[in-house]
Amino acid sequence: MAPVLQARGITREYGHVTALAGADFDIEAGEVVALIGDNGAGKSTLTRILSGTDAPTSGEILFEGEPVTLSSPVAARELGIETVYQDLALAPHLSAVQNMYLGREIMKRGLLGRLGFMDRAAMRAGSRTAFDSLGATVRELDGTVGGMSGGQRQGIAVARAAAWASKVIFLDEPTAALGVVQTKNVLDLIRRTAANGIAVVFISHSMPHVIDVSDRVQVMRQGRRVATFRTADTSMEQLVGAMTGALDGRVA
Ligand SMILES: Nc1ncnc2c1ncn2[C@@H]1O[C@H](COP(=O)(O)OP(=O)(O)OP(=O)(O)O)[C@@H](O)[C@H]1O
Repeated sequence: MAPVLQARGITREYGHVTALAGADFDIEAGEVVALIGDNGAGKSTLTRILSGTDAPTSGEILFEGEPVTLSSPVAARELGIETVYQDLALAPHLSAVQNMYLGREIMKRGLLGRLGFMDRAAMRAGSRTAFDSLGATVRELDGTVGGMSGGQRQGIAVARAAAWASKVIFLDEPTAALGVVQTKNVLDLIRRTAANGIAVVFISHSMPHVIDVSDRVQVMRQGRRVATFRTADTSMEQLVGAMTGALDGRVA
């Protein structure tokens, strides 16, 4: 079976800075792949490119085995690829429900089949279902997101992406700002999302979380993938060794 998403030889130059120097990546449906690497290794740049926010200088992207051009975030979303960035990109002046459905509002049919009003009840119900599946840290659906805690905002952003992603979801440091209970909820949601056949890319500096939740780990260093490990066969020392260059990589 072809990987649901694959990158081959991706380069990205910003002026004189080489952010990616021939990076490869692959993930299969229903798999959790952790993407790790030291600061500046190229994880965020690769994520932006694979979610249509940035364009590669060269290289190839394959979706379900076919070459694609991800010319915009909308183009990626239409393929079923959703991304949660570290800054979350929520609208702080809107509520949890409004953020959940931003740009995808459910409309009621109006007269003569025209689109009528927004279906607030349907959007509330859909949001409640999505948040409950995360472990219900969002108690107040109508308060503005700007007034919520970092953990609650993270929950909304992850639940939104998980609700809309049909193929691949990128989570950039989703547990970085969270307490113990909320971290557990996010890791559980990642497992549930993968069990539904969706590929989850988990970017993290937390080796315990990586080992806890991933099936495979792909290690980046200086803009390239330098090693791939099956998590079950790997120790934390091996991961850190591959990240820092102290160990040779081995491809699982
Ligand atoms: N827009 C940009 N303009 C110039 N340089 C950039 C840009 N984006 C990334 N870079 C550079 O590319 C390299 C890779 O950065 P990137 O943010 O992808 O790494 P990362 O692995 O996500 O790091 P971190 O773990 O610190 O988030 C770094 O040297 C960074 O400074």
